[in-house]
Amino acid sequence: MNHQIKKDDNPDLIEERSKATFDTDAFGAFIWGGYNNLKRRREIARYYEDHKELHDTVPIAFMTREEKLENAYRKASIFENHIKKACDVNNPEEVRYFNWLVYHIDGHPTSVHSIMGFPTIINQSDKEQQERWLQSGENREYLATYAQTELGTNIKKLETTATYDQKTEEFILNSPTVTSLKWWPGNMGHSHNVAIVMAQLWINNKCYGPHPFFVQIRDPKTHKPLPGITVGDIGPKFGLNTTDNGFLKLDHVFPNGTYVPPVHDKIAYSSMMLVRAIITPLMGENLCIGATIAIRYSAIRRQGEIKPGDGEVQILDYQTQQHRLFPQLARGIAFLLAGRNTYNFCNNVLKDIKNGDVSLLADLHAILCGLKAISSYQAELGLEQCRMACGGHGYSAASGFPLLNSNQFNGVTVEGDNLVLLLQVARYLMKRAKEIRYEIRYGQQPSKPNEIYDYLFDDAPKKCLIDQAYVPNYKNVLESFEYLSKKLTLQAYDKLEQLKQRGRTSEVAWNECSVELCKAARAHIRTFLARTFINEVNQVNGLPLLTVLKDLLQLYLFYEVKECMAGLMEDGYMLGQQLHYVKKNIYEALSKIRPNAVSIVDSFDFTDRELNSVLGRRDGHVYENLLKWAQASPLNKHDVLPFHHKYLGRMMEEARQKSRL
Ligand SMILES: CCCCCCCC/C=C\CCC/C=C/C(=O)SCCNC(=O)CCNC(=O)[C@H](O)C(C)(C)COP(=O)(O)OP(=O)(O)OC[C@H]1O[C@@H](n2cnc3c(N)ncnc32)[C@H](O)[C@@H]1OP(=O)(O)O
Ligand SMILES: Cc1cc2nc3c(=O)[nH]c(=O)nc-3n(C[C@H](O)[C@H](O)[C@H](O)COP(=O)(O)OP(=O)(O)OC[C@H]3O[C@@H](n4cnc5c(N)ncnc54)[C@H](O)[C@@H]3O)c2cc1C
Repeated sequence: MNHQIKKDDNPDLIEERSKATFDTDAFGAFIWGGYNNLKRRREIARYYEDHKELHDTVPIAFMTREEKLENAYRKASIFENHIKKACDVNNPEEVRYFNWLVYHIDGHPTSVHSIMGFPTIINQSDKEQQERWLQSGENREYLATYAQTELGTNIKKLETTATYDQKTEEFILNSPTVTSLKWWPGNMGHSHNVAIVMAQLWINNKCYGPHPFFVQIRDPKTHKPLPGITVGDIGPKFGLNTTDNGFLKLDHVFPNGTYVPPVHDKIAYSSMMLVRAIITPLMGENLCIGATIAIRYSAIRRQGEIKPGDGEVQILDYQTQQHRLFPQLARGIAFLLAGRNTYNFCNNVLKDIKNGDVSLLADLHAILCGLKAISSYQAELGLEQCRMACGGHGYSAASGFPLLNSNQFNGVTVEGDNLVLLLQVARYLMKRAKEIRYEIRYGQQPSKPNEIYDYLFDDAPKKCLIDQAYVPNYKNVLESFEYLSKKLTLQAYDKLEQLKQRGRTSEVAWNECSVELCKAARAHIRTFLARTFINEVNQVNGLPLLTVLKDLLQLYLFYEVKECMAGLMEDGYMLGQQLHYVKKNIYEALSKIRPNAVSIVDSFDFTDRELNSVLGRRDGHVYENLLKWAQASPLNKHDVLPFHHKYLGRMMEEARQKSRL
């Protein structure tokens, strides 16, 4: 049953919704982690709808950059009063959702304090520092940005220095070169007044590597930059234009403090882990939003005929449209599920670290790097498919895609460039490969079993078992991913070793294998995503929901097999006939999903505010609202633009006069 049917909606959507074979609330509860979470989302969305002061005054597509910032500043100033009423402030998901409703996707002036600056203070300060900065940070008496990236970002090679002065017992922070300027930190340009600055720590002429420093960059009262600080906004960007990403030059600035060594030398990197953990489910959500817009629009848009004379069809009936859109839906769900799992894993490990236990840090780091890289890349490609699926209207800001996709672009770069992060996964895999080769040669056990990479140690001979069974066997597909991942991991490892034996240094050999290392990393993450999706679906009770989820899972798994078929076929593991079964499974899944497609996207329960799209409106009344949207454009305030006569009008008048001569 689709709970979103309303009698005044677009008739095509009513018809689609009436065909649902499952309960959309049960699906929504599966996606958002239970019925209570779904209910709370609705209550929070209601609260947002009822409080007009939290809304944008005009669509942000019509605002200048200054107007965008002022609008967001205005909302930030009343946000605290509302969030306590709307949410359980101890529930990060509720807080995230309320933030998302209020500020939407283009950033806002308190974001980096919330997701990076303040969490760094919580996780990386000692008791004395916490007493001083925790409550005040929580109250937003100050706002802290996270200033790590310089005009170059290899963290180990950061150029900003923090030199300990024994006499004054102070650290001197300095930007010694033009490339040491901090560049990009969010909200640093104008909004925040404190920066967590990552700088190379020098004590007694010895460098202790990058460490975070709490630096007041603006006067708490006047908000003017403090002496020695040059700070500003880096200018307009592809997206996130409501965020003032900044530059910062430090000229012998003196924050005070003492040096306490961390329990692990990578603790200083833990703030990045937290954001990487947030990014994966966010990529899933963005992709599901794009799919919702494109699928709803494809259900109301009629173009062309399939059976001549039968009238124009809904474009969602074209197999090509389904093949373009439904895999995005399935991938979006896969990212949401894997993201939720690893977010919980991340919080548990961060708690362990606080208690001095860093045993799971490397496992967590690798999986977060890989998921962030794969989800952001595939979401970017997928959103572009969703945009293209909407034809010309997809190119209009009214579709929501220009804002959604341009903000999505940052996903592949922020919190570490994707390829750099895939190489971190590969580094982890190479350690496992070394254990495998070592174990085989010397009969030793791997260092510690772990369900994320146990399959790499499974030595049983492998045969591809994908067949044409009516009910697809997901385990067989998962085994194919495991096979490919292990093969690519060992191939990369063996090549690395051979190159080293031929005299290459480790670093040069690594570079010469890096394309193959990234392939191994992708295969490992594909395996993780598939396993998580299968595990989650296996826990579902209730046949109607289970059936539709299995349709999506079938599409997800076989689509991913098709994506990596070259690797599976090159050594004869998968045969041509099996590829035929793979394609058959994909086409079957598309037609099983088709009648439920609108109800599946309805189940996400996105509000029109979240979709921010005339094409994706829940009620399907697209065309009349496209006209209203266009008429609200600032250009249409005047029948004749104020500068018309000065330029074009004069040009035409002069041309007319000339032709009269
Ligand atoms: C309200 C909610 C809204 C949510 C909105 C979220 C959406 C986001 C949108 C906008 C906000 C954007 C905010 C963006 C912020 C930033 O971008 S901050 C800057 C981020 N910068 C980076 O990520 C830089 C990437 N580079 C690195 O991380 C490192 O340079 C490196 C690539 C990891 C290499 O590290 P290093 O230089 O130290 O190199 P190695 O010596 O090779 O060390 C590798 C070993 O270190 C281990 N390691 C590395 N990182 C970590 C870690 N984080 N934790 C634990 N361990 C780590 C690694 O495993 C190696 O270990 P080994 O030696 O044992 O193999
Ligand atoms: C919207 C946005 C918000 C941001 N917010 C913040 C913030 O709040 N705080 C902050 O500190 N930073 C922030 N950043 C900076 C961000 O973290 C960096 O841009 C990112 O880590 C990539 O670093 P880079 O730009 O120096 O790229 P580079 O490291 O110069 O990478 C450029 C290219 O070189 C390749 N490359 C680099 N190193 C290697 C390698 N070892 N092996 C193979 N290839 C390599 C990369 O794959 C990439 O293709 C933000 C960036 C953006 C776009």
